[in-house]
Amino acid sequence: MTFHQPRRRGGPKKSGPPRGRTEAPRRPPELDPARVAALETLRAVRERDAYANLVLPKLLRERKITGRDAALATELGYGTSRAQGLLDAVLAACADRPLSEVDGRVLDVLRLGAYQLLRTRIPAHAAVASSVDMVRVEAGGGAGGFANAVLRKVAQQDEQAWVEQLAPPADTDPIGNLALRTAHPKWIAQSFADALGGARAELADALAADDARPGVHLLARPGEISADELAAITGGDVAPYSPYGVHLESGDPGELDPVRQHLAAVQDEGSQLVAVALSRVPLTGSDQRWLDLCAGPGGKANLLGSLVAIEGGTLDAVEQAEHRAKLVRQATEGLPVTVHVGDGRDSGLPEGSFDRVLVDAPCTGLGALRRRPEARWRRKPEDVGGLTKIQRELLRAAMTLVRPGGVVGYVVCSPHLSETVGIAVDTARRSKAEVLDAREYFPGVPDLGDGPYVQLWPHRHGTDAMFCALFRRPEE
Ligand SMILES: C[S@@+](CC[C@H](N)C(=O)[O-])C[C@H]1O[C@@H](n2cnc3c(N)ncnc32)[C@H](O)[C@@H]1O
Repeated sequence: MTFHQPRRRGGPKKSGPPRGRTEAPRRPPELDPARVAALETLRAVRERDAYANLVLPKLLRERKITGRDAALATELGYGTSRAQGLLDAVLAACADRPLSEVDGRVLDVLRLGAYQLLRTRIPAHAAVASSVDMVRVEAGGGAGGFANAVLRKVAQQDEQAWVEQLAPPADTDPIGNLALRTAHPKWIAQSFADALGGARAELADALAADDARPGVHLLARPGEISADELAAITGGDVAPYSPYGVHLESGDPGELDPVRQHLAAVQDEGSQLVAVALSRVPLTGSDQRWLDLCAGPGGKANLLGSLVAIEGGTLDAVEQAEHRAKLVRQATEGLPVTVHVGDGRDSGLPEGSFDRVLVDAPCTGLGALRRRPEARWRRKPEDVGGLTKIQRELLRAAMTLVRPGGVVGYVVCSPHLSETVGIAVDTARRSKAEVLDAREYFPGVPDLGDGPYVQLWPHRHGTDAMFCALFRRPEE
């Protein structure tokens, strides 16, 4: 059974509200469309490895869920996904069996219920009763009784008290403590700490920024519309750092006329900044052939293609996955961009022939966790090794494709040192490339550290945590 058409049952609710919290409702609340959409999102993420930020908006559109209901579904669906590790720790403390023995469909509801109890102002009785109803519809009365018992225990204290009870002690395990507090896996909190160099207060800010709802960032396509014009049309604000950026508080950017007309696109300001930095490095000699070696789905190819078009040049864009190459073609329509489907490590493109090369390598994506609710629980530390191998190989290929005197930008959306400084230092050592001080090409952006690499951060810059290293191939 799905939750599309919830069964309604009459009669008084057998189980009362959590003691000491609120008044008893007369009858169980109906399964409202917002909670159902949030729950189905959780299930799609768990069962199909789906992406919450693709599933939920589609459900809302299909079911015509708008306004306050859409906001509630988004808060519950994304919030529960983000907080999963913390919620599971609390649920495990309240259940009479290991969570691994709980039916996945029931666990989804328990997580949704626990999220409402701990991280929203939804009254406890509504959170518990609606969850129990959902479990009964899905898994029967026995499971409903189990859910009721577990969630009543969850409701006995607030998030803060649960964290005090369950988190490792801050004095002996400060990272573990902070990780549970901010609902991050410890290895990710540790990787942030490593990248920040051990400043504990800043680590808390960095982890907290991952939970803040990100605004919408737009790219005003160079040569098509200015950031000022785009801001005026959309009611947004000109971005603080990117000359092509506009920020909106919220909303569906797909509904905006400039986006529909292909004058603007959705792109995080950090992504804009790293692409623009590559374009800003001065070159002697030709500057007509640019290359994007990992182009899908085409955000930076769109920006670089627009910039090189103004100079009368061209961009080659390589993407391994056919379906993502198609997205690059769509994103760069009308621009002097040639899309190649293939492996950037062995592209067959002529060596030593490109003036600027971008390697926006596949990575853990730990720098964009705020935009991908479930990603922090899906990613595993063992993913890093395989990714760094590909990153190193792609960057090595870029060093042969760029012409002598040309420039290569290495970019990842991650602050993990193995993917960032580790790759950059290793490449500099092996390739004899000149390492440029990337900070020079981020004018006006504060708090960029000691260089020569640039690491952007949500809590410092309001951008995704993009990393950028710039290299110049020596003249021969
Ligand atoms: C971080 S994303 C690039 C994002 C893109 N530059 C943008 O701004 O929209 C990395 C891309 O590299 C692609 N990729 C992975 N391995 C590759 C390889 N060996 N050669 C080329 N592309 C690869 C992935 O399919 C993915 O689309």
